Amino acid sequence: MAMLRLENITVRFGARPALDAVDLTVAEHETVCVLGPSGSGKSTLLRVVAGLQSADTGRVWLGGRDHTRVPVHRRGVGLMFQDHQLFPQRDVGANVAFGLRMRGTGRATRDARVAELLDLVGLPGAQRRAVAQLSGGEQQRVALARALAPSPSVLMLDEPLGQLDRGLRERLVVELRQLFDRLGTTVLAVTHDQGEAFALADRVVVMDRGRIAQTGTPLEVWRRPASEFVARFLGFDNVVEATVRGPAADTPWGTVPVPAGTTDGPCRLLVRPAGVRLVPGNEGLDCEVAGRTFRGDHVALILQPRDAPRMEAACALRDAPEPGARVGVTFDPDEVVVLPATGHPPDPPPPNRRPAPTPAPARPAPGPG
Ligand SMILES: Nc1ncnc2c1ncn2[C@@H]1O[C@H](COP(=O)(O)OP(=O)(O)OP(=O)(O)O)[C@@H](O)[C@H]1O
Repeated sequence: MAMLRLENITVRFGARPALDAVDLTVAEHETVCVLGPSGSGKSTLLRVVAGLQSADTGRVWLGGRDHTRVPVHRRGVGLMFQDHQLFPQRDVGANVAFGLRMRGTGRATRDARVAELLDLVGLPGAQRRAVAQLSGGEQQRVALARALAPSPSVLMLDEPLGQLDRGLRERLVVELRQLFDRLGTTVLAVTHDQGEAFALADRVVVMDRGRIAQTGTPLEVWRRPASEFVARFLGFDNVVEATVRGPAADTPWGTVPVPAGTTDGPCRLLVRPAGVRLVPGNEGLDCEVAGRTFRGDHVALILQPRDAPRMEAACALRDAPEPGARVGVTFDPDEVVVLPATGHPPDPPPPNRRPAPTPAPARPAPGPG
């Protein structure tokens, strides 16, 4: 059953819509993460669902009922924002009880629910603690308990872990996922961090200038980005112009094998860094190692062919050649994705024959889970 359905939602602040005819369905018990660059409309989407922003056109359905004109406090949705927005002068218990008090829930029921929620988020017995004395991670848990306390039909999270440091975020995201699975909560979350979205979501929605560019499971979006925009947003920059002819494509990097069944004709071609294979220098495409970045479990190499755009290769630590070395490159068709030819930004300018001394800044490319 669809717990939340957005139908043809458009929101305009000026000439350009912040949301442009958006359709989105979130099933009961599903966790959907909305991803996208700054200004793509993520927060506006959440605000429309919460009733904090009215839409110029379209309808919002919650639990099968039209909520388009229902005011914020009657929508039954829970909200948790990046900065937690806890009341600093109240203790933890009073913060968690806030939504229940607003609803007029009796004291005994309230106290029991607060205790239950604090247990759930891993802060048992913290009712009397002062909010100001909690760590960032603890405050995040209190904010979560507060949002969950009134049993919202949909829990909405806006950059829920945005201000926490990386290690804590990675831990909390796993805890959140387990908690939502256990509670069967329906969740709509917004984040700009792919790693977070991929770890949390059953389904991700990638937004581009007020429109949905792609929706799918984290693995689907990761394996098959639908457009160059999505590919680049995920951190894949090995994209070139190509023309497919049978089992391979002509590209500035020479002939690149494509997956079986690819239609002939012009396209854009993505080769994931894992599909750029190093071979001895006298084989394949001749490249110079222009830079390398240590990425924990592998090394990202920036490779500069003679007259073609640079590319990134993922290489095992022990096999990583030194900057300045000459290597040959071949391509693995399993890591090649054919993207539509239209709607892409222009190619970067042709490279100098001599590679630049430092690599292009590398963006993180998280795995799907
Ligand atoms: N109240 C407002 N008045 C005018 N323009 C707005 C308002 N709220 C949002 N916008 C514009 O709408 C567009 C989408 O904004 P929104 O905050 O939804 O994006 P976002 O994807 O959440 O961005 P970020 O990741 O930076 O928070 C932006 O161009 C923004 O400037």
